Amino acid sequence: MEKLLTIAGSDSSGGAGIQADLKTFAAHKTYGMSVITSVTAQNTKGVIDVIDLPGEFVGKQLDAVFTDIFPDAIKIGMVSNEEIIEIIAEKLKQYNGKNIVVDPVMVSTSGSNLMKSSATRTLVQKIFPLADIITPNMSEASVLSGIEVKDKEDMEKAAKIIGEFIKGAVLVKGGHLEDSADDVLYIDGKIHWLKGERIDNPNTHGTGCTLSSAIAANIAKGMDILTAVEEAKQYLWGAINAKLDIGKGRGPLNHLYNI
Ligand SMILES: Nc1ncnc2c1ncn2[C@@H]1O[C@H](COP(=O)(O)OP(=O)(O)O)[C@@H](O)[C@H]1O
Ligand SMILES: Cc1ncc(COP(=O)(O)OP(=O)(O)O)c(N)n1
Repeated sequence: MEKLLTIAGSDSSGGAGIQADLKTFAAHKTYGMSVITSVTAQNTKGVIDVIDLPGEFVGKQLDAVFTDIFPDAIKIGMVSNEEIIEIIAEKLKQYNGKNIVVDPVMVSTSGSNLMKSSATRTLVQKIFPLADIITPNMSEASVLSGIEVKDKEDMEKAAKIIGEFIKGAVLVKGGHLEDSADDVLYIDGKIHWLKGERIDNPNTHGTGCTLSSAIAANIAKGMDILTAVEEAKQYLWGAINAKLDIGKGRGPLNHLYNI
């Protein structure tokens, strides 16, 4: 069985973060492990508070995992500050972590900051060089590319700009487009549009976390990056389309729809 590691924040409502990642790993019939970076008090209506774990303790969790069960692929999600980012980079290099998918989580859809803006530079300098693929949404792509990303043309431009300064692939996600859910992948100097039929469902909490974890699970199974992203997008589409309706706000996905 493939072994997967998520390095991310905890979402008490179970819809995003570590919880979404572990559910996605299980739905892909892989073995999931977790290194928690921050704990959020969060529900379907928003983020109430956040506590970041000390960097040293994040490091100890990484030591515990890597000295026992070596992961076949790693997903990195919420990394709130420079100290946490630096220790993750150091440990991934020390243990030679491979097949790394980075979801550069900055702000939750409900509008809360999940990463200090001062940490963006450290993320780009220390973690991006280790990534096989990064998966920004449109607003994250704006921050990373320096251009405003508001439509598909901008998504493609941003993917190319970011792709010029990182060695891995770039997937700019179009979940916040109005009339489609198309994503664009820039890999090896080529653009691939991944078409997505937009589902009329307000319950999309954790879509970004789910997609990046599904990509990591597929890479661990030996798929190339383009196939891993295509398959992950299909899995995510099914989980949104199963229309679970839990909570008083923007509810979570149904990870059990094809089990
Ligand atoms: N209503 C929807 N119908 C179909 N796919 C969606 C929908 N909303 C988001 N997606 C897909 O979910 C994934 C995550 O996208 P996005 O919401 O932009 O990321 P994030 O959660 O990081 O903001 C993308 O593949 C996007 O196309
Ligand atoms: C702990 C934690 N990590 C990440 C997110 C963001 O989740 P994501 O799937 O990117 O998107 P939204 O659910 O915010 O649309 C989070 N909320 N909490």
